Amino acid sequence: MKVTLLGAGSWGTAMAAQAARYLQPGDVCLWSRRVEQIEGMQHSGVNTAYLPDVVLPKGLQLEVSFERAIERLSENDLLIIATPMSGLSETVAQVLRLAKHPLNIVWLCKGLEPSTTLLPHQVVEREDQLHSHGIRHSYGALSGPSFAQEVANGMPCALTVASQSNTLCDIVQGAFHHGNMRIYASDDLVGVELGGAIKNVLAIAAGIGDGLDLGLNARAAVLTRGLAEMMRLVKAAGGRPETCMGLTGVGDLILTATGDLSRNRRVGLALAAGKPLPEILGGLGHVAEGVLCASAVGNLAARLGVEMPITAMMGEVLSGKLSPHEAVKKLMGRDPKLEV
Ligand SMILES: NC(=O)C1=CN([C@@H]2O[C@H](COP(=O)(O)OP(=O)(O)OC[C@H]3O[C@@H](n4cnc5c(N)ncnc54)[C@H](OP(=O)(O)O)[C@@H]3O)[C@@H](O)[C@H]2O)C=CC1
Ligand SMILES: O=C(CO)COP(=O)(O)O
Repeated sequence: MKVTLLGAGSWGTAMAAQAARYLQPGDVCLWSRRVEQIEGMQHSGVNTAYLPDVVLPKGLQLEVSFERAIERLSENDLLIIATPMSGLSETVAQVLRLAKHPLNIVWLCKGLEPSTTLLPHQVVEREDQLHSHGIRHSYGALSGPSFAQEVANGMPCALTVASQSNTLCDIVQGAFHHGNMRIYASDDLVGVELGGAIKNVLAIAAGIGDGLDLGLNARAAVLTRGLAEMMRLVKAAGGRPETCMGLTGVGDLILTATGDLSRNRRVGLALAAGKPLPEILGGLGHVAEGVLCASAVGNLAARLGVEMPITAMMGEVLSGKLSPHEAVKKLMGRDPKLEV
């Protein structure tokens, strides 16, 4: 089987390394939009900008041509879009314009499209209608608790692929379910994608709480009530709330909200320390999806009539309307209610 990954950030590179360790030399291809990055990786065997401590497997093919990266794939192969949410629509559109036969297309990004509040699969469906010319591609999302650094080092990890196509799930398992990586399958795209989007916002909240030294009780409260928000929105959006109890919901929430490798948690810690958001993001060197996603989730929740107070407060803090201290005060000052 051949696999192409589009996007050579930390996650695309880590997943390319995982697949390349177990498939045949040359079967896995990693494409970056920056020629100098690919040349650097070819020269040093390391992705210096995004995963500087990890030596890439020798069999991993590094590609500068978008066309070649797509054209090498047959109908039984796998295309992974490993850009952030902000790159999903343009990348998938470019793929669909080039595709001459059905492809198996999976994305790794976690978020919503800010201008439309669409979930990743809805963005892909929109682009499919515009660019697919009658070719029926298969689509899916791959998500779950997975710091790139650990996966790149071959440490144990469990993920979930969500798709309406069992064949696509089998292909994703064939590509990645090896060694220390387990891939579970689900058909709940809405539940899986919303879990991945919301946990990033909640990780910023947990980082703020920890940065303000609010204590372990506060952290448990944020995670538990945040999970309740996630389940309410998933249900209202047509997903299954029980998906939130799995890897892509509570699993990824625990990881991201408590693990200091998380970029989103680090944004929260830095906001609590009083740093301005542009300075925090400038210093991160990576995407923190929760920053753009907080308002999008809030807008989607408002449209579906779902109450999400923690998410709403994060929207206010990230847009500069409230300080972290003021947000905590507002949350703690809410009226008593039933635990639902
Ligand atoms: N890192 C992790 O541990 C995990 C990340 N994810 C998710 O995966 C997605 C990617 O994250 P991650 O790899 O960490 O992000 P990084 O910030 O590490 O890297 C982003 C990469 O995407 C590239 N990129 C951005 N926009 C485009 C575009 N329009 N076209 C092509 N390439 C583009 C960047 O290229 P350039 O260098 O040229 O800017 C860079 O290579 C995010 O949605 C994240 O939430 C999911 C699970 C784990
Ligand atoms: O999604 C992730 C782990 O599953 C990575 O989280 P961060 O983007 O917060 O680093």
